[in-house]
Amino acid sequence: MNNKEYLNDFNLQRNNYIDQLKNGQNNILVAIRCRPLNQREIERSEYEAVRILDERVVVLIDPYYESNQNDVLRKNRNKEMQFAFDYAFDETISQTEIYEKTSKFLLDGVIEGFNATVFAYGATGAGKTYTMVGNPDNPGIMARTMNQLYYLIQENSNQNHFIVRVSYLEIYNENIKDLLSIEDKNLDLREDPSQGVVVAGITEIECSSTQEIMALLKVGNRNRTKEATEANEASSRSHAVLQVQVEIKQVEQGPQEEVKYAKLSMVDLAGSERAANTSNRGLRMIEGAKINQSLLCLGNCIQALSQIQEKKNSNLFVPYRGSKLTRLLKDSLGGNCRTVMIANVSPSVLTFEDTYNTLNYANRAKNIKTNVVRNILNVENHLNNYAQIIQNLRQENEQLKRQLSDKQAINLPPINQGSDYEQIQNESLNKLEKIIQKHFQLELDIQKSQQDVEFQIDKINGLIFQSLQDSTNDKDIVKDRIDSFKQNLKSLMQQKEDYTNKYISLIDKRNDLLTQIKQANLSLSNNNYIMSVYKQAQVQTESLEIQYREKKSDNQSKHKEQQVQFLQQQIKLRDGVINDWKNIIQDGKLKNKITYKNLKNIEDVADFARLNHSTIQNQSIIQNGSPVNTSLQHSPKRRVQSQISVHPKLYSAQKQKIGQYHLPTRKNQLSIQQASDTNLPDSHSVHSKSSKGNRQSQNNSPANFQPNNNLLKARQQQLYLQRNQKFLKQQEKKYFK
Ligand SMILES: Nc1ncnc2c1ncn2[C@@H]1O[C@H](COP(=O)(O)OP(=O)(O)OP(=O)(O)O)[C@@H](O)[C@H]1O
Repeated sequence: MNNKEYLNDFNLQRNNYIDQLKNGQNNILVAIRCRPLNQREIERSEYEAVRILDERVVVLIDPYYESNQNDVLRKNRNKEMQFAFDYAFDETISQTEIYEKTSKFLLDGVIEGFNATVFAYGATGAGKTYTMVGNPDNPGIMARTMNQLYYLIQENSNQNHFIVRVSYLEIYNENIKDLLSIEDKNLDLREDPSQGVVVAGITEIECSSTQEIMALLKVGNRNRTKEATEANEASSRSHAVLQVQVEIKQVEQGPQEEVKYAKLSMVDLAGSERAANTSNRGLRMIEGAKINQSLLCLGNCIQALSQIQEKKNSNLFVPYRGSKLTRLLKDSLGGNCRTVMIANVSPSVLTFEDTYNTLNYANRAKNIKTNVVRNILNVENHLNNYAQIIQNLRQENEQLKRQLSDKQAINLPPINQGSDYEQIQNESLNKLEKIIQKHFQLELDIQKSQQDVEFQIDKINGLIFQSLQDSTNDKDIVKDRIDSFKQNLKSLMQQKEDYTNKYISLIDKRNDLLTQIKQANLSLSNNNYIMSVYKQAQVQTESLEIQYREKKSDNQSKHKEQQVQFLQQQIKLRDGVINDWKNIIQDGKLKNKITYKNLKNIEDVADFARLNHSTIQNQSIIQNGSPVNTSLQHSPKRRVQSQISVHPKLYSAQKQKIGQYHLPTRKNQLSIQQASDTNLPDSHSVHSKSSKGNRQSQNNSPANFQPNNNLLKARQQQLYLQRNQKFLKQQEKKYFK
């Protein structure tokens, strides 16, 4: 086959593959995009380590191949590495072309009700945002896709009605933020039986043109978390997700109305550069670890989904819960969804490692559709991999040690005879090895203590939550118990902060270690050996962190479920109370009559408000992870609005009601006495306002009155009736008209 025939054949295969994607037989298309060298790279005379051939093959040249022949971690690499993808684009590809080749075909499925996802992957500065968002002169995939969507909607408007709703959010450090809202709060994910995964409280905007979308993107991108990195002055440190919900209804509906929904997700992922990159320090490193965790989880989900598709076994586990990103995209990956991954790389020789990692990640995604016999790579396997890596590194260490001692035995002149170069080298090596081991042991110790404290905090939060629901014990006892928990919590929070600071400063010190190694001027083999010791220790620490995060996220989901159950009970109670209340008002209006039963209902309202107060306390403690002052006197309105789903008007009405519902007051009782001309029995004599006032007045609630004659009873009823009728009328006027 000559070159031209080969190319034609390949293009044919690719078109077939895209047809299969459209038919749902395959579900992922993987493309590579290599950007041009930028001005700074050209000025620094950096050369290109990436070559693209035939819009399909990527050749990566290892610039360190010669100098690192002995590096154990590069042992299995070649100088030139080749990867093949569905598409590989060099720097000459235009924004229009890349959109047309990779994403345009998805829209036909979307208006038929199929979900679709496009995401851009790659290290910082590789061109993800340029590919997805672009700029006003050269818009990226997001705007072009929306343009085509509106075009198709117009073309199909004779058969179908379409409603398009758009939301734009970012996931930063595992927190979800609405990019279209000025409120800076974290949002929660919920699974809705009819709508699938939804972000509670997200701004959804009905859009009808590309211009509107572009305006939204502009606003959203301004709100996105950005920092300068070495490679990109305005590096996006978060995953940005533009989600478009399309509702499709037939214009001419038959007896059974058919409504289809499709979700189109376009994701500009955060940079995949290595978390342990030596120039990443402190918080940036932790941020990087979070990004890597979610990208790893995304890879695992894609892989597991492909297994399900190929083995036709829907019972296989997909680790969606491993990160917010994958939870959000749960119904936008696999299933009836078509996925396009565009892996962006820089051609610069200096970003060789990141490019290599990106190509490997993309290659893994690509293998999904061809390699049927791969194992599912879930978190557990990932941890096993770590164990294997550590084991391999240990063996290599031993081997290197042996080589060194053999070499010394053969080459070293006796100490008293020859140069002391080798002796100095040995001493430095031993010293460095001890320093590295001591450093990482310290990291491990701090990590463990930090984890212990976090588990204790979770435990205490759970106990507070339980206590708040405790209705069997005396309120004062419960309050004392909660106060002591809060005290504990406060000191644990302080400990947690101290450990976090210590951990961050230790991570910073890793750079000092690397500088020390560099400055020791070790021979090549000694340097390799010590770097291998360093990497082994680092891998061990990171694996512990992943194990812990996994365990913690499990605990958290259990805890959240408990909370949800409790809040559901409350909502039920609230609905019951609102209903009763409406009935009371209705009764008052229609029959001009209030009964004891109704008055009992008002007590329910008061109980409910008290319960809410507990919940507010509970929510504040659980959500903030630290004790806060939650007394009702301290800005209740703001807290109620932000933390509980009770309508603020209803809440303040309830609060007002508790205030009014210490019946009977001294004044009321006196007037009852005057009205009845009869002395109340001793057991009901007037109470002075004391600290026990509230409890006493509860005992005096109307249901507990025992008047000694019918006349008194009738007059009391009459008075209650008048007063409550007035009150209920006010309420009715205020909230129900
Ligand atoms: N194909 C391209 N052609 C021309 N310029 C490009 C191309 N790709 C990226 N650039 C430029 O390179 C710079 C970095 O690109 P971009 O911000 O898209 O990177 P990124 O991968 O999103 O980085 P980060 O993860 O740090 O946000 C930008 O100035 C962008 O305009």
